[in-house]
Amino acid sequence: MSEEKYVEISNLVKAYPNPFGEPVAVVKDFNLNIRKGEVISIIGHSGCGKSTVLTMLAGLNEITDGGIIVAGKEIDGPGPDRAVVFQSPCLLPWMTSYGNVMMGVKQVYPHATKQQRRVITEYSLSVVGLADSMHKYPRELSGGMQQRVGIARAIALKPKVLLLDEPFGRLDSLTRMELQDVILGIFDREKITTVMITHDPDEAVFMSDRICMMTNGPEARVGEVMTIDFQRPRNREALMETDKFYDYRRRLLQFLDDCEDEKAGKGPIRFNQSASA
Ligand SMILES: Nc1ncnc2c1ncn2[C@@H]1O[C@H](COP(=O)(O)OP(=O)(O)OP(=O)(O)O)[C@@H](O)[C@H]1O
Repeated sequence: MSEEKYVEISNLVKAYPNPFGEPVAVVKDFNLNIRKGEVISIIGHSGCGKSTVLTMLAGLNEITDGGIIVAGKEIDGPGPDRAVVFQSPCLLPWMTSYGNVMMGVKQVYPHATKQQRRVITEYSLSVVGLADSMHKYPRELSGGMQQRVGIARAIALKPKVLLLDEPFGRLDSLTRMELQDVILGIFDREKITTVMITHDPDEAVFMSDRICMMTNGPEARVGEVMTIDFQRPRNREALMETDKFYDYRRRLLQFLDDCEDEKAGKGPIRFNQSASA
C-alpha cells in the first residue's frame, strides 16, 4: 500500500435518474489521490456533487462506475475505517455524550475490555473539549457542543479516513472558529487522513493541505487542485497576516467565478494548468 496514494479515487462516476428515469451523470471522471495524513477540502458550487463524492467515499452511496481504494482495499459499502461527521450530529437523545460515543466504540472494539473502551471514549471526548460534559444529555448541550460529540464519536473509531460533510455549516461564526481549532488540533495530534466539504474559502485555506475545486455539474469533476503551503500547527491570526493566505483565497474565488461564467455561457474555465490531482 502506497502512502502517497492512501486514498485513490479513479474515474469515479455517479449517475442519478432524472424525472424520466434516465441516468444523468452528476459526477464523471472524478480522479484524486490523497496522501496518508493529508487534509483535503472539496469546494465547489452548491449542487455540483460534493456530498455525492463524499457519500461514495463513505460507502453510503453506490458507485456507478470507477472505484475508490482506501489503504489498499477497494471500498464496498460502509466500514469503521471511514468515519463521517455530517452537518447535524444525530445524537441519541436518551444517551449522554459518553453513551453516544461509547456506542460506536463497543461496535468497533468488540474484544476490548471495559476499561479500554472507557479510556478511548473519555480520551475522545476530552480531545474535543468535553471532559466536563461527558455525562450530559444532548438536550443539555449547545449545537456546537453536540457537534463536538459527533466529532468525538468519529475519532473514537480510530478511522483510517475522516470524512467531514460541512461539519460547521449550522454553527454561528464564533462557534465555527472554535470547532475549526478543535479539528486542527486533532489533525496535529492524530494525523488522520481527512476529506472535508466546505463552502467557505477561508476555512478551506486555513484547514487544508490541498483544496480540490470541483467544476459545476452535471459531469462535475476535479477542476483544479491547489496546495496550501502553510506549516502545521497553524495559527489563524498569523496566517491571516500573510499575503499567501489572500493569494490562495483569491484563486479559489476566481475558480468559483469562472465556474459561474462557464455555466452562464461566458466561456470555458481557465484552469490552472500547473495544478494536478
Ligand atoms: N438521490 C438523488 N437522486 C437524484 N438526484 C440527486 C440525488 N442526490 C443528489 N442528487 C443531485 O445530484 C446533484 C449533486 O448533489 P450533491 O448533494 O452531491 O451536491 P453538493 O455539491 O453536495 O451540494 P450542496 O453544496 O448544496 O450541499 C444535485 O443536482 C442533486 O440534486
